[in-house]
Amino acid sequence: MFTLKKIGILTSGGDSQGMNSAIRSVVKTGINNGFEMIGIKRGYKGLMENDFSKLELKDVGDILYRGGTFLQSARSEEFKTEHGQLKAINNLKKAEIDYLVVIGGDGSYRGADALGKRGIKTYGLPGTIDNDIPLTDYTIGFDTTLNVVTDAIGNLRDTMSSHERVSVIEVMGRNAGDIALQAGISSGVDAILIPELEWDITKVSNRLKHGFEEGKTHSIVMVAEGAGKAEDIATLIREHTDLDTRSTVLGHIQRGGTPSAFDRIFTSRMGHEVINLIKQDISGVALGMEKNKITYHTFDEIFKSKDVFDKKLYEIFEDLV
Ligand SMILES: Nc1ncnc2c1ncn2[C@@H]1O[C@H](COP(=O)(O)OP(=O)(O)O)[C@@H](O)[C@H]1O
Ligand SMILES: O=P(O)(O)OC[C@H]1O[C@](O)(COP(=O)(O)O)[C@@H](O)[C@@H]1O
Repeated sequence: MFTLKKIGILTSGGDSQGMNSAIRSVVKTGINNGFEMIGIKRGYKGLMENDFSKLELKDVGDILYRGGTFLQSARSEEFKTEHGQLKAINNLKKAEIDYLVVIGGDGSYRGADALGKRGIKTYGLPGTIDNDIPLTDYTIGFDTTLNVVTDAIGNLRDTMSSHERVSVIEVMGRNAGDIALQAGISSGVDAILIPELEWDITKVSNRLKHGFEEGKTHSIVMVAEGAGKAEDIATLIREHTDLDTRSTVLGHIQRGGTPSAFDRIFTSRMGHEVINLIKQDISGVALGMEKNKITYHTFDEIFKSKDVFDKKLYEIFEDLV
């Protein structure tokens, strides 16, 4: 009897806005091109626990504009072990899944690559708000997060201005300052502290002091979580300047909300392309966008590359303060 080829799909690591849109695109394009689609719950955890179900077109209705991921996500230590990976492979084989699409960040890519080295045809889509994956200009959810952070800073500015305070705002980005830098520029902040560059509290403080002397009614300092804690930096600034400071950690609010039009279109394009690659039997690759083209590279190429920090953008910022 003729059976359809099966594609499994899962979301893994920190979720990001646009993951649902990516799932929708992969599932719709897959079904419309004659594949059977299988949803795997809770990332690699569900893969090891056999938490699989067939997805129909109706299952991905009404999710395009929802944040989060309806397949849910998880981090799993067990999956990093040989035992965990063999359990996952056994389940994939039993379910006769021919291809596996993984939406997640660098850790999830390492998991997909490990499965690939054990004979599974795997594909990565860059799902993380941090924008820290090499060989793609954007990651899924990054653009939405920039908009969420920009809105939040607008609200903080109002009250900081009334009280003539300095607001120190901590945003996500364990190892990357992309959210801090880009949302900092879009919000017109006064200083940006990121893990990629050394910062000097005296220089930052002098800049803030000078701004208030020139008549500013508030100042905003943006800190990526990988560069320091907002509370500590607010204390240091108070000690160096005598200005009144407040700290805010934006936290997980940054990972929610309806995906931006950009994230919806970006993920729709990548979902389409991954099915194209499957049809050509190209595997062991992750997709992304470079210079507005959807591109793909092997996992090895991605692991060997460094996520390039946009120095030019930081220089632009320094000329805007
Ligand atoms: N080196 C690795 N080998 C195999 N699996 C890994 C590896 N690193 C991470 N993973 C799996 O991928 C999951 C997600 O990775 P994590 O780093 O938490 O998030 P992200 O994918 O967003 O970077 C981990 O919980 C783990 O199950
Ligand atoms: O939600 P959790 O598990 O506390 O993780 C928080 C981390 O997840 C992120 O939002 C995304 O990180 P990953 O892409 O590596 O999962 C980081 O910016 C943040 O440090």
